[in-house]
Amino acid sequence: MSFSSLVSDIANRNSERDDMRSQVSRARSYASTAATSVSISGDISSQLHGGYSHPLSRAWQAERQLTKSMLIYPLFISDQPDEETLIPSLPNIHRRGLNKLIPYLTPLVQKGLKSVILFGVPIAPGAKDALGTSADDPKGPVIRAIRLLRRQFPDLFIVADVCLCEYTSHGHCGILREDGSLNNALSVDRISDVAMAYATAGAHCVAPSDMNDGRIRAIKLKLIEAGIAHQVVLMSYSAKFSGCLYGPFRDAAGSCPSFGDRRCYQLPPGGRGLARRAIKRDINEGADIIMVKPASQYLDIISDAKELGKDMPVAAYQVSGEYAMIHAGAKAGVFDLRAMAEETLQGILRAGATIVVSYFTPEFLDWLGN
Ligand SMILES: NCc1[nH]cc(CCC(=O)O)c1CC(=O)O
Ligand SMILES: [Zn+2]
Ligand SMILES: [Zn+2]
Repeated sequence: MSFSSLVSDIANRNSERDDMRSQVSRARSYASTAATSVSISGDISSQLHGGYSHPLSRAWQAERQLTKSMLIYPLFISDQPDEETLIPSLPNIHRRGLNKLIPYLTPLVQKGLKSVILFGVPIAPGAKDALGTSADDPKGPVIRAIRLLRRQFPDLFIVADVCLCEYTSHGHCGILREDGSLNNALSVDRISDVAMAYATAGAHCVAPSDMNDGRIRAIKLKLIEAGIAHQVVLMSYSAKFSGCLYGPFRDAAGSCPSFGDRRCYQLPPGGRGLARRAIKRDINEGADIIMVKPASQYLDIISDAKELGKDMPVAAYQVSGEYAMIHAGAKAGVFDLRAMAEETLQGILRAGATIVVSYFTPEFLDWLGN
C-alpha cells in the first residue's frame, strides 16, 4: 500500500468514526430533548408499562381479586347413601350419597372451602311425581345433608338450591296445568314451602332457581312469618337464561324436561332488558343477593346486576356447560386448563361479581394456596 493511499484510508476511517460519533450524539440529544419534552408538556399518560412491571403491581390492577370466601361449590346429593358416581359430561364431578359426603369434603374444608350449594338427586324408583313431593321430604337427601353438614362443619356456609325440576316426573321447574304450561300460583306456593323446609332444617341461604314470577316475595313473607327472616339469606337466581349450557347438570341431576323446554320461564339469551327488569323486580321483592347465570356468556348482565344492585352482593354461576367447555378445550390443547379457568374468573369478577358458584372451586382452593 502506498503512503498516500494509507493516509486516505485512515482519513476515511476517521470520518466514518466521526459519522458514528455524531449519530450517537444526535441520538443522545434527541433522547434528552424527548425526555425533556415529556416533562415539559406533561404528556406522561403514554407511559403505562411501569404500572404493571411486577407480578404484584399486575395483581393490583384488578378491582377485585379472587379469594376463597367468594367461592361456592356445587354438590349433587344422591338419595342412595353409598353412591359415588362420576358424571361423564362433568369431569371430576361426582354425584354422592350422604355416607360419602364427609370424607370427600373434609380435606376441602381444611383447604379453606367456605360454602357449598346443594342439589338433591332422587334416584329411587317412584321418587318423582307431578308435585315434586320428594323435594322437601324430611328424609330426602337435601334436608339430611343440611343437618349433617351443619353438625360436621360448623363454619361451612350451606346454600340450598330451591327448585322442583330434580323432583318432578315431568322435569319442569314447577307445577303444571293440564296443557303443560306452568301454573305460576301453585308453583310459587309449593316452591316457597320447599324453601321454608330447607331454611328450617338449617340452610344459611336458600336460592330459588325456578324462575316463577313472585317467588322471592312469597319466600320472604314465609320466612318473616316463621320468624327466621333475620337469619336466612335469600339469594335469587334473578337472571337465569335458557340455552345449551346446562346439559351436563341435567345429566348429573337427571332433571331434563320429559317434554318441551324451559324457554317460557328462563330468560331468552338476547333479553338484556328483561334481565334488568327481573333483577329490579327481585330486589324489590326482598332478595339479599342477585345471581346471574350462566356467567361468561352474560358478563354484561353481571355488570347490569352490579349497577342495579350496587348495595348488594352479586353472584355469578359458572355453569356446568362452561366448566365442561373449558375442560374440553384444555384436553384438545387449545389452552392450559388453569390459565383459562383463571382468565374466566377474572372476567366474571371484572364484570362485577363478588360471589362465584363454580365447579372449579377445589382447584381454586389449591391454586390460591394459603
Ligand atoms: N333449576 C335447577 C338448576 N339450578 C342450577 C342449574 C344449572 C346449573 C349448571 O348447569 O351447572 C339448574 C338446571 C336447569 O335450570 O336446567
Ligand atoms: Zn328447575
Ligand atoms: Zn314453556
